[in-house]
Amino acid sequence: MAKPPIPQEILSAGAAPILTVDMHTTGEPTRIIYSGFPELKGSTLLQKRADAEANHDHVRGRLMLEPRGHKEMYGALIVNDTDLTAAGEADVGVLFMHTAGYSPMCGHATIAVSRFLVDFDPESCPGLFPKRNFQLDEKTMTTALKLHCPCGVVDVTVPVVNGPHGRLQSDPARPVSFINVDSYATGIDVAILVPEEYRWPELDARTSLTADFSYGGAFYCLVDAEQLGFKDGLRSSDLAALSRATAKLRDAIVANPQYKVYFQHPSEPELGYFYGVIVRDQKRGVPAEGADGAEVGLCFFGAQQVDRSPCGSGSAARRALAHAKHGWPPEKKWTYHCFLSDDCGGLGGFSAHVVGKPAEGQDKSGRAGDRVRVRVEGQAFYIGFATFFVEATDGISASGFVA
Ligand SMILES: O=C(O)[C@H]1NCC[C@@H]1O
Repeated sequence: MAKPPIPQEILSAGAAPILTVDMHTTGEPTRIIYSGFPELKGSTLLQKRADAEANHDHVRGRLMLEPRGHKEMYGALIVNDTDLTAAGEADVGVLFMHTAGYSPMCGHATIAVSRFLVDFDPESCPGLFPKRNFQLDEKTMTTALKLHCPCGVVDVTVPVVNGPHGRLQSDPARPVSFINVDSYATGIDVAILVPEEYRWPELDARTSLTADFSYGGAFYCLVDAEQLGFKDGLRSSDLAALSRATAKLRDAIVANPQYKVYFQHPSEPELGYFYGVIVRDQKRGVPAEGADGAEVGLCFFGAQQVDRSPCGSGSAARRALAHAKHGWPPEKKWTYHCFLSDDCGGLGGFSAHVVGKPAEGQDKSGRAGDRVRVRVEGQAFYIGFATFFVEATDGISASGFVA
């Protein structure tokens, strides 16, 4: 491969270079950071996340925001050592980041990162994922990975082919799937009051609406487009108006202490926060092969970032909600679409079904009845790789910015 077209003295003059591989999952980017991020302090993954937030947030900004990223950028930092890798419960850890902070869970990035963890060349990435030791399931031509995400351990299955050099390679033609942490509805048909200062034009004269809340590694409010006042359902031409409406709804929810109960984490207080609003259109969507039905949704998360993908953690949250609200049988497989996958005739939708209840004794939340483990599947593709650096005299780009 050609050497970088920039003199070494420029490359090495500023902060240490950061190496990434970029992928997309149904259009949603994942910038996978595999080298050069500052060493994180702490023995648990959540302590490392807190250290990244407190002491290295400018590096997140540098990689997510302009001029190296954009306002809808998303990233994943590979963390070799966590409390659960040390305990033998996980193979490797990951921290998920977006333009405004860190995520507790991310399905689209899990799908992308897992392919990369199977594929990377150890010679080009010294020190990365030392516990890598994939076993091939020859019958299904898949390999398994236990990924320690901030919300817990996610069991990933990556389809593989036998690559050259005697190594397994991920198979881009088949979907990656993951069994999420326990997912469960936290509020069904909740009447949400919308005080005057939080109303948006499409709500008309209404002062409240009905929505559900569910957890899929992150806490979501799930609301039909019609409930928000979008009578024709979800349309991409309404994106700006949908963003305004969901921002107001989020603010109305977060401002009212009576709704806090819907986004309280049973064991980790720092994961108990409101993450996003998913607007649903349950009348549209092409089911993927083998699925029983489909719907379209649009996820606004963080500081109103728009998920281009169908949202993996949100798909688990929605499938768990259908289990609790409508009593869907576990094997009922549903395809969750975003605008892109719906526009592409169904290409790239995420399909989800329930694979079981949590094992007895693992229930820390006291909600065993409705808690389920959801398997979500989707596809991610490589789009490039990069070496990012900051010149010593560059006073503008070190922390990134939003124009
Ligand atoms: O797929 C997911 O779960 C995510 N995508 C961006 C927002 C969520 O974290």
